[in-house]
Amino acid sequence: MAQGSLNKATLSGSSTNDNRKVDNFARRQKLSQHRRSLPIATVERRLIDEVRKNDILIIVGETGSGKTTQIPQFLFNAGFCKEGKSIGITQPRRVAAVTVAKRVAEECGVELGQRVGYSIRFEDVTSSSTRIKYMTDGLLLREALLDPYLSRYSVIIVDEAHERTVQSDVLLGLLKNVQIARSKSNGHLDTETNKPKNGMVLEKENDVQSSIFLKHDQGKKFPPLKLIVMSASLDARVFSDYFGGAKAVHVQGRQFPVEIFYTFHPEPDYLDATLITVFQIHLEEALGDILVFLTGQEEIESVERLIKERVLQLPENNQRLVIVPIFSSLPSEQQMRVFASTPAGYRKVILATNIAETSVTIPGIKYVIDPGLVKARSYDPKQGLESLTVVPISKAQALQRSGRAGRDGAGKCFRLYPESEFDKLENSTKPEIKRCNLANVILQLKALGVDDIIGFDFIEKPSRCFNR
Ligand SMILES: Nc1ncnc2c1ncn2[C@@H]1O[C@H](COP(=O)(O)OP(=O)(O)OP(=O)(O)O)[C@@H](O)[C@H]1O
Repeated sequence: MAQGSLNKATLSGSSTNDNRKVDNFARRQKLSQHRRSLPIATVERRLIDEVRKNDILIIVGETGSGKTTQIPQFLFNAGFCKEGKSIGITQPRRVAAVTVAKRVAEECGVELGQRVGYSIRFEDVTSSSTRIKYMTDGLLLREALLDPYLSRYSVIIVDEAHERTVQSDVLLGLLKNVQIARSKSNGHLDTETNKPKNGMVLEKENDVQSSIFLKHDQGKKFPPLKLIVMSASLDARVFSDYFGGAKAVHVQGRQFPVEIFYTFHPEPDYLDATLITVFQIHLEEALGDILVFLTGQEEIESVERLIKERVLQLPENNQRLVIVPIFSSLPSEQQMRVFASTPAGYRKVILATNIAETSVTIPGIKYVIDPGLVKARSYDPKQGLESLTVVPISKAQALQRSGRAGRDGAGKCFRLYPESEFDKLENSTKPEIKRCNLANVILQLKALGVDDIIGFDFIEKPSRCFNR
C-alpha cells in the first residue's frame, strides 16, 4: 500500500516535472521566435560590424524595435564580454532597469543576477558572473567614483539619451573622458592626428589634454571602451557633433502599428477629457489595457477616485475595470503591480506619470491616452527658487508615449489635443541642465575629480547665471 502510493506520488511528481519542462521549452521557443521577429534582428551583423569599427556609435531605432533588450545580447554573443568584461546599459529610471533586466534574463534562459542583472540604488541584483548589467545612469556615476576608468566594462550603452536628464548629461561628459583616457593608456590614441584610432575626432592636442580630468594611472593599460548612445527619438546630429562626428545608424521598422488620434479642438479641461476617453475606450473598443499619462501623484489619485465612482454607474457587466497607479514615490512593490496580468474579462487602466514613458514594456497595453503635459523642473536664478511646473511635452516625448502601445499587438494612441498643437511642440525636451539649480551637479563633478566645472565638456553648457 505504502509502496503503491509512493509510486503514484513519484509518477505524478515526474509527470508534473515533465509538464513543467514542456512548458518551459514552449516558452523558450516562443521567446526565441519573438526575438527573431524584431526589426533589430535583421541588422544584428551590421550593428556588430559598426560597433567593431567605431568606438562611439549613435543608434536611433523606433520604439519597440528591440534596441534595449537585444543589442546587449548581440554584443555578448559577438564576444564583447571576453576576459570577464561586462556590458553596462544605463536607463534614466529604476523601473526600466529592473523590468528590462528581468526580460533579458528570461530571453537568455538564465537566472536573474547571474549572466544578466541589474543595479539600482539600494538594490544590487548582480554577481561576479554578470556580463549584461542594466542600471540607472546615477548608479554608473557612483561606480565611477570608485572605479574612475570604469574598468570592468568593455561597452557602455546610454539608453534613452533623448531625455537629457542632468545625470545623463554628466554621464556623457564623463564617458567621453574615460574613453579618451583609456585610449591614451594603451596607445589607442593617435597622437599625430589626435584621434582615438577609430572614433571621435579632437581638433587640437590641447583639447585632448584639457578635456581629460582623469589622473593617469601610472603605467596601467586599459582596453578601449566602446560607447553606444541610443533612443527612438534623439537628435542624432547633436550627439554626433558632441562626439566629434560620431557615426549614427538608423534602424527602421516596428513590430506592430500604432494608430494616432487627435482631438478636433483644444480641450478646456484635460482631466475631464481623459475620463471621457477612458470610458469611451472601455465601452466601445476591443478588450486591451489602457495607459494614461498624467502629471503627478495628486492628479493620478483624483482621476483614480473619479473612475472608481463613475464605473459604478455603468451596468454591472461593464464594471470590470482594474485601476493601477504608478508614480515615482510609490514603493517599488506597488509600482510592479502595473506589470501583473489583468484578470480574464477585465480591462486594466494604468495611471502613470512619465515614469512609464520610456523603455518599459507593459504587456497587454493596447491603448495610450496622452493629454500632452508633463511636470518639469524649472529654476529661477534671480530668486534662487526651483519649482515643478506643468508644461507641454516635446514631440520626442509624444513619440515615446505612443510607443508604449504596439508592443505585443497593434495599438491606438489618443492625443488629447489637435494635430496643429502637436506641430507646435518642441522637437526635443529642453535639457534638464538648462533649467535646474546646479548645486548638486557641481558637487557631483567635484566628487568625480573635476576641478574646472566651467570647462567641463557638457553636451550643452548650463547657463552661466545658474552657476552662481
Ligand atoms: N518585459 C517585457 N514583457 C513582454 N515583452 C517585452 C518585454 N520587454 C520587451 N518586450 C518585447 O520586446 C520588444 C522590444 O523591446 P525593447 O525594449 O528592446 O525595444 P526598444 O526598441 O528598446 O523600445 P523603446 O525605444 O520603446 O525602449 C517589445 O516591443 C516587446 O514586444
